[in-house]
Amino acid sequence: MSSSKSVLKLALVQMAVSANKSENLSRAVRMIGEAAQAGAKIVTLPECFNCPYGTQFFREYAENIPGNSSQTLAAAAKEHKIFVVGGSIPEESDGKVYNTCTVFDPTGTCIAKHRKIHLFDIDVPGGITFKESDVLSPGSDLTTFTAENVKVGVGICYDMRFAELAQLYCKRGCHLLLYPGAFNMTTGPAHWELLQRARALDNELYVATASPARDEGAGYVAWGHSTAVNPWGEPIGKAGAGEEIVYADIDINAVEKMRTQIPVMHQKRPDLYEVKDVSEK
Ligand SMILES: NC(=O)CC(=O)C(=O)O
Repeated sequence: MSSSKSVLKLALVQMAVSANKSENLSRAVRMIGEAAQAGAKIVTLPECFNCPYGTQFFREYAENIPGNSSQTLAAAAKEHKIFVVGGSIPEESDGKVYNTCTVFDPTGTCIAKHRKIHLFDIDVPGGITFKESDVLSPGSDLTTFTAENVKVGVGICYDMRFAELAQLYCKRGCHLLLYPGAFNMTTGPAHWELLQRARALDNELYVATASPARDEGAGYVAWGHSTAVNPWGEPIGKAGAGEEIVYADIDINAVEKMRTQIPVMHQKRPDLYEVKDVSEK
């Protein structure tokens, strides 16, 4: 790995998730430690890392933030002096349940919280039917944070399908988009990598995903294949289906280089079309 200050090592933890919440938390803490030992400065967990992915589970596993799961991640971030992007957990707040990602800095402070904006409501006959909105409420905020000199935009899984969200993160100066996610055996092979490469190339930045490991016995079978893609649109790290940690170097110089060489950012035609940032405060 380059010793340049512009390079940050990212780890994508593709962990097995069971019905046992405390086992999931212990596993997450152990794998965060392993990634930190390997030199990672940002460690990302999967969507629903403490709970099986399914509408029948979200209410039962839901917690307040701060709560046991988020405090466990805060302690891990502080112990290893790294950024932890806490995949997601079902969050309970004011009687509603959200699919929420918390982000901790190397002091263990929660510096960002992203509630999944676009709920996964789909019906593919012969493939998959899922309706998160039966139980979950959507978030309404874009979420960014800065890790050393890398600006990161956060989305959760289905959020990745919305090109406009990624464009707004790009407009806000992000170098990396992180999407904890759990695609499935229908949409995973078809769309998972394609979407990451599309978001990366359109916006000339890094895109990375962290999925749960595949469990063929689960009600919802995750595709796995946690991936990192560079600004050129090339996968630079990719898991298989099982439990593993994927590493990728995030180099903001590579983002700048791509944007200089192919300067689409400056060649847009706002006189003809524009993605407006209506939510910036
Ligand atoms: N699980 C999701 O939120 C999204 C997904 O699986 C898909 O878009 O496909």
